[in-house]
Amino acid sequence: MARIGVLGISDGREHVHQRNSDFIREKQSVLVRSLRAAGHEVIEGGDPVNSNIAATAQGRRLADSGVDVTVLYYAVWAFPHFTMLAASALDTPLVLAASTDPTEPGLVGMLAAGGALDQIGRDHTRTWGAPDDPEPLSHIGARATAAAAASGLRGLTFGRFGGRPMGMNTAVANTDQWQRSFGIDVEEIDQYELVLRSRHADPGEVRKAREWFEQYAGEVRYDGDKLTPELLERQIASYLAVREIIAERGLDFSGIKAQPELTENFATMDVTEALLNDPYDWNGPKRPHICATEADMDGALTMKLLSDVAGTPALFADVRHYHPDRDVWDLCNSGQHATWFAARSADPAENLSRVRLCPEVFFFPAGGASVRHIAAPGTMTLGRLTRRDGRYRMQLMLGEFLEFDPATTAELVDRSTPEWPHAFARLDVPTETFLSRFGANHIHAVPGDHRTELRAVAQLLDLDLEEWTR
Ligand SMILES: C[C@H](O)[C@@H](O)[C@@H](O)C(=O)CO
Repeated sequence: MARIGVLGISDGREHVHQRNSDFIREKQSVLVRSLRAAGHEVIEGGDPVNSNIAATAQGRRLADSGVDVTVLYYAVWAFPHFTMLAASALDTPLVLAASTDPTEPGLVGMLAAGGALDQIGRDHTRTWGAPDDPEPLSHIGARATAAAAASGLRGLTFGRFGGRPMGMNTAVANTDQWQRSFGIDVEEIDQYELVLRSRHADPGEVRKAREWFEQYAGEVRYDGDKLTPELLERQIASYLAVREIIAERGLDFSGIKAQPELTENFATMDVTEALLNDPYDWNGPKRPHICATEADMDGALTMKLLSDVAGTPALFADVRHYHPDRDVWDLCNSGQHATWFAARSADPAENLSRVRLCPEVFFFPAGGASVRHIAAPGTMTLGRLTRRDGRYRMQLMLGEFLEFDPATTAELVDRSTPEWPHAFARLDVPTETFLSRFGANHIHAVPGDHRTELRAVAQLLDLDLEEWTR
């Protein structure tokens, strides 16, 4: 939940302030109530600011309370230097919000303060309307969500299990750049640690998890070779091992290389990664732990931001195929999709009933289960942080996940790899543009349209924004 600071700015003439302060308080309390009703935590600076001393003191107080964004509120004509002093005490993003009640010159106050901020190059956004109008509320909410996601990266630790998989440069980022641009530290973990610890996983828990899959999954397709109860248990034990390492080293999100060492000699990490990304496991609800397969650093970073903005798990997929006859992309990957995407239900049984655990295919001699399902339909926000010549850019678009009748679905999955999870997507971008310019093999998605928040994230993190539409 984002934390929003609100500072009402007033007039420096005592008699005007006396006359107007109730008016400001009234408008501001409607704004604060409406923001709280929309699910945000709101902290008010105090009485409307009518002096330089109050401006600095209230700015400092809000800064100390750790707000993600500060709203400077103009219900009346307000002395602009109060805004400047408060702003200088605050390093949060600023939103200037004006009341459009024409009985008082609130808009004038906002424009004067905004101009002064422009003159010193202090970024801010502006919004206006009645304090309970949907437009200012959604503007402030989106900025707050974006600011919380962007600043929430600072101080995080990414756990990198393994390293660059199969020569995939797009999966590897510069750790100095991550530290400088996002404030994220990268902890390197040898995959051997995962193997070693999986051997000591609690056998009772591992059995319980296997039985949970056997009871709730649409199918567990044991074949006596690539998928046996023992191999499935090894994948579950790997999940427990990673959980243990996450807790021990304080990892906030992670990536697992897997290919080729684990997939040739141990087991695929598909079940492990799906369980990490899911909002539940066999013991009930839990927080998703963002984990990217192929230790894809920028993939994991994108998933973290998408997930924080949307409040849901994030999808990881290969851009596998485009069906021109249907204008549909097959977003597919060996098994990384969280099972939640199958029905996007809070009830794991509903999602798992659409999941088939299939024996792994020829790429992965060590075997294990792939987590096969078709992502549920709906509007999605898709994209990825990619790099061009050392600079980060956010490549962003809207799309629609589609559902086909069973015969068409079978025909489509059979044309790529039927054992793997698929999301059939119509992307709001010309194929030519996407294939010529998308900067990676992996794409990520969350349900809903979160482009407003993500545009703000790009601005706050100084990412170039490359947004596509048809
Ligand atoms: C089977 C291959 O090794 C896959 O892992 C490959 O297609 C990828 O997923 C690349 O992102």
